[in-house]
Amino acid sequence: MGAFLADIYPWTKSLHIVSVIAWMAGLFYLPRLYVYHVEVVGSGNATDDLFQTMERRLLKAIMNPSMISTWLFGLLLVMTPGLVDWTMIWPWTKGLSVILMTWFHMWLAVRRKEFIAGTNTLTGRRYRMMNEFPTILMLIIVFSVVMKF
Ligand code: HEM
Repeated sequence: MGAFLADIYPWTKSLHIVSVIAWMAGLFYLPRLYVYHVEVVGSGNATDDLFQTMERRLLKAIMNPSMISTWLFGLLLVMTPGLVDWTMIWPWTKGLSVILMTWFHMWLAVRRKEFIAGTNTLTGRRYRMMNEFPTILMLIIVFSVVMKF
């Protein structure tokens, strides 16, 4: 198993990075949609329906599959011999950050349910602030995995 994972390492890493790009695109864009949804669109009109459709498709067609494939290929990389040294700091900073990134994904999914029910209480400013969260995590993750401190 170890030898096989080492053989396919370039494939696993390429697919991991492609998945990460798709996931991050959604994690940056969905809160922006929420900002416009709150500040410009409101609820109970035709544009509200249009935004709900865009938000549903972004989450279900792009973000959920790409989160799953990021985790899948990431865990295959963890199992590949010689890549992760658990006595170093970087696997722990990266691990904590990807768990928080996954929490943020779930948080966005719950907010979407509130838009559907018309019960959203968060302001556009709050969504703008939450938009910074994946940026900070992305910086920690990339520096962890590339600098390997
Ligand atoms: C979701 C769970 C994740 C797991 C289990 C995971 C695990 C890993 C592992 C073990 C490596 C191999 C490191 C090496 O080749 O030495 C790797 C590479 C990489 N990961 Fe992740 N990762 C995850 C999510 C992410 C996320 C969310 C990002 C970006 C925001 C990311 C960005 C990268 C990059 C850019 C590389 C290539 C680094 C290099 O080759 O120097 N990963 N990942």
